[in-house]
Amino acid sequence: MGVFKEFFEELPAEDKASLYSEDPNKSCRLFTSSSTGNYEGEDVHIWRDCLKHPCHPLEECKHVWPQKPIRYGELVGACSTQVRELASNILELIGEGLGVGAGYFRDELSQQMLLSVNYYPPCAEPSLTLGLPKHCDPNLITILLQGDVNGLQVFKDGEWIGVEPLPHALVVNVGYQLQIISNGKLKSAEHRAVTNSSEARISAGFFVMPSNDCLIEPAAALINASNPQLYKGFQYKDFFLNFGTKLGKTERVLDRFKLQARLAS
Ligand SMILES: O=C(O)CCC(=O)C(=O)O
Ligand SMILES: [Fe+2]
Repeated sequence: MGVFKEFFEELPAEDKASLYSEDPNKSCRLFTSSSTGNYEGEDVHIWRDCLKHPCHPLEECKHVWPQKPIRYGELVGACSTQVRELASNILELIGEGLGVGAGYFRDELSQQMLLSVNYYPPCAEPSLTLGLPKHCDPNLITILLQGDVNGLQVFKDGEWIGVEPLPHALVVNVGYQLQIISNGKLKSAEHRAVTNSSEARISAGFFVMPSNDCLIEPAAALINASNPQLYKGFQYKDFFLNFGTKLGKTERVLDRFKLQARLAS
């Protein structure tokens, strides 16, 4: 996490300026929450800077990463490799646990990995802002390093519960794709990040996701007479486009992909 702190807090603005972009299609970009284009219309203002770039396969994406701090490539490269291995192991166990086979999520279903580093500066009025609004992650599975400052909350049984940072612990989030492929057996958890007035918070999410053209559908082995198919098949890129238009409306994100609206949640 030290190298991310150095990036956001110590790197001169001119070194960061070349990475700044409001174009979501740019592969490595730094952006800020005030660039949503709807500042006046927002119910709550978002208080976050974010650095995003792909981080797998390393050799194919490292050249777009920030060149400074000087050890960024080395440290983030080593971390990405380890997180990738951890995510693969977890996915193998989930495959076994679901009964679809340990190798089910290999290849296309987990081909991409994106790193999203969030920087939440101290906020003088935390009650008027959020670091990130309520959402579920759009991808397959997320491995989150949340540093040592409180801020992550999960929505459970109608209330927000703080996810306390534990030293050396990682947060593992089930994304919408895992919910769909498991035909609703695994549920993606609604979560958000709140701000605080005393110290900056940094979190780094590694988002394992399918290739853009990958066909996503509930695993055939999980569908039978008592477990009817809840979601239809689609290409991952179509889901992602739809997700972008439904930000903040978690209850609506899956609507287009449900087969039996009454049963699926
Ligand atoms: O900052 C956090 O702890 C949460 C980040 C998050 O949910 C995300 O990047 O999707
Ligand atoms: Fe998230």
